[in-house]
Amino acid sequence: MITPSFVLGIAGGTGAGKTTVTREVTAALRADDEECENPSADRDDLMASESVTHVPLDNYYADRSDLSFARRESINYDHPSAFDWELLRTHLDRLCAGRAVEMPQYDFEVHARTDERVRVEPADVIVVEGILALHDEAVTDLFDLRIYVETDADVRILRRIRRDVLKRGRSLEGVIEQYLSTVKPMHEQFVEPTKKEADLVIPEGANAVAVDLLEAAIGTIRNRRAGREPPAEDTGAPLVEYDD
Ligand SMILES: Nc1ncnc2c1ncn2[C@@H]1O[C@H](COP(=O)(O)OP(=O)(O)O)[C@@H](O)[C@H]1O
Ligand SMILES: Nc1ccn([C@@H]2O[C@H](COP(=O)(O)O)[C@@H](O)[C@H]2O)c(=O)n1
Repeated sequence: MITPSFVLGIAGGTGAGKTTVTREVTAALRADDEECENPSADRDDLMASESVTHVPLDNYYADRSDLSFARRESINYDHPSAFDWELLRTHLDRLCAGRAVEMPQYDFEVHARTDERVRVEPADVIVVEGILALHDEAVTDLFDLRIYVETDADVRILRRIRRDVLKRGRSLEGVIEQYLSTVKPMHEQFVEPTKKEADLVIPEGANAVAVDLLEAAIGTIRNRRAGREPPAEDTGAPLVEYDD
C-alpha cells in the first residue's frame, strides 16, 4: 500500500494549459523516480512506471444521465454546482489513505459520464487538476502545493475553439455561444478569484522554467518528509511567485 507523500492542485481557466503542465510535471517526476530506482531506464520503462496519480476534475462532473441530451447541453458546466464535490472529496480521502478508487470517466461529446469506471491506485504523488481545483476548501486543504495557471483570455478561447471543435464534437457557433453565456462570466466569478489561493502562478501553461521549479520544489518537500538528504544540486531555494 502506498500512502501519497505529496498532493499537488492545479487550477486555471479553460485552455490555460493545466493538462499540459500536469503532463509535463508528471513525466519529469516519473523520470526522477525511475532514475533513482533504475539508472538505466529507457522511455518505455518511464511510461510504464506509476509514481504519479492524475485526478482530473473533469471526471467529477455530476452524473446527469437522467436528463435528456438537450437538457444536458444547456447545463452551466463552469459553475461549481456542476461538480460532484462529495464524490471527489471521498475519492481524494481514500487515495490519501493509500486506497484505490473506481474513478468515473466523462464524455464531453454527450455531456455525461460513461459506463466505464477506471480503477486508480494511489501513487507517491497525486495531481488534482481542473478549472475549480482551488475552489472547494476541503479539497484545497489536502494540497501541499497550489498552482494557478494563468493565460490571457484571448489565447484561451482560441485554444478552446480548436479543441472543442476537433475533439469534443462542438460547432464553432456553439463554442462561441457557450463561452459568452457561461464560460467567461463563471471564469470571472469563480475561477479567477481562486488565484489568491495559489502558492505559485504559472503564466501561459507549460514552460520549461516553471516545470523545473515545480519538480525541484516537489523533490525538496518529498525528500524532507522522507528524511532524505537533498541531492547536491538541490539548494532548497524558496518557491518563486510570478506577479501579474
Ligand atoms: N505554453 C504553451 N504554449 C503553447 N500552447 C500551449 C501551451 N500550454 C498548452 N498549450 C496548448 O493549449 C491547448 C490547451 O491546453 P490544455 O493543457 O489542454 O489546457 P487546459 O487543460 O487548461 O484546458 C493544448 O492544445 C495545448 O497543447
Ligand atoms: N459537458 C461539458 C462539461 C464541461 N465542459 C467545459 O469544459 C471546461 C473544463 O475543461 P478544461 O479542460 O477546458 O479545463 C469547462 O470550461 C466547461 O465549460 C463542456 O463544455 N461540456
